[in-house]
Amino acid sequence: MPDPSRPAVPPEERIPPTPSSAVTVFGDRLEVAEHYVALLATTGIDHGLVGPREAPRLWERHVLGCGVVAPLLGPSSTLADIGSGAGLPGLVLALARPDVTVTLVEPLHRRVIWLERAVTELGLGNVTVHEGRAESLWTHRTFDVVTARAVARIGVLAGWCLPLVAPGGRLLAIKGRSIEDELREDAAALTAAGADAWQVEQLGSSVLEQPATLAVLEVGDRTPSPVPDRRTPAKRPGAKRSTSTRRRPR
Ligand SMILES: C[S@@+](CC[C@H](N)C(=O)[O-])C[C@H]1O[C@@H](n2cnc3c(N)ncnc32)[C@H](O)[C@@H]1O
Repeated sequence: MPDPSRPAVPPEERIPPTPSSAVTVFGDRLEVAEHYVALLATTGIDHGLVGPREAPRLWERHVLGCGVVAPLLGPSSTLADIGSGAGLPGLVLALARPDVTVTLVEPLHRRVIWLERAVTELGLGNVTVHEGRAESLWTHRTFDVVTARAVARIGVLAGWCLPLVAPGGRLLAIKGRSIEDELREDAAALTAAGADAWQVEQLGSSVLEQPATLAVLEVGDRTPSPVPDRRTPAKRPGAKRSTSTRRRPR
């Protein structure tokens, strides 16, 4: 009996054709982008990093939707992509912009292994993979730009990511169309997390049916300090810590 969790289509047949708009986004890096799409459609789906139904829209919804962000990156800047998953958007930006030094941050070991293989196979010398949560880099590293897509709502994301943004740097969060509401609802959390200013940008309207929507959060002249997690219950004097309680790194 066929395993219903396994896609029926053979891996090579899942690779979607390259749309003509891809050259506008990737220019002379198009071949590397095509190689990456082939990896997503084959081992990416087989290893469960991408859903099998995503195969036909890998270009439009995923790779082009991330690639249109590349012009926002400064020359030779440093970038951390938080919760990279299968490399979206971090790997796409690294292949589009070889001058940018990219760190993919991902806590799930299985995904890290896949990302490391993809980086080697694509010959990307400007990428390293960090196995861990964003919080594990707090106070160790900062980056000119931090990116994230589909990781958490904006107030939570700001708490995790802004302590990683260098003075004068930005968090670019690729979001859906409801981002205006999220920004309004989470405004207090954004300020508490150290965002100096924020706005919404739409990118890629000439190449995408649905342009990419970004929340851009700006940091002033100091990297924000981590905000204590308000979801962690206050410690009562004399109370014993449960062994399952996870402490956030300082
Ligand atoms: C829904 S996936 C999105 C993956 C990819 N960014 C994309 O757009 O397809 C969310 C990813 O965030 C990672 N993640 C969750 N919390 C995180 C944290 N605090 N720091 C870093 N990564 C985190 C998860 O392991 C998961 O791979």
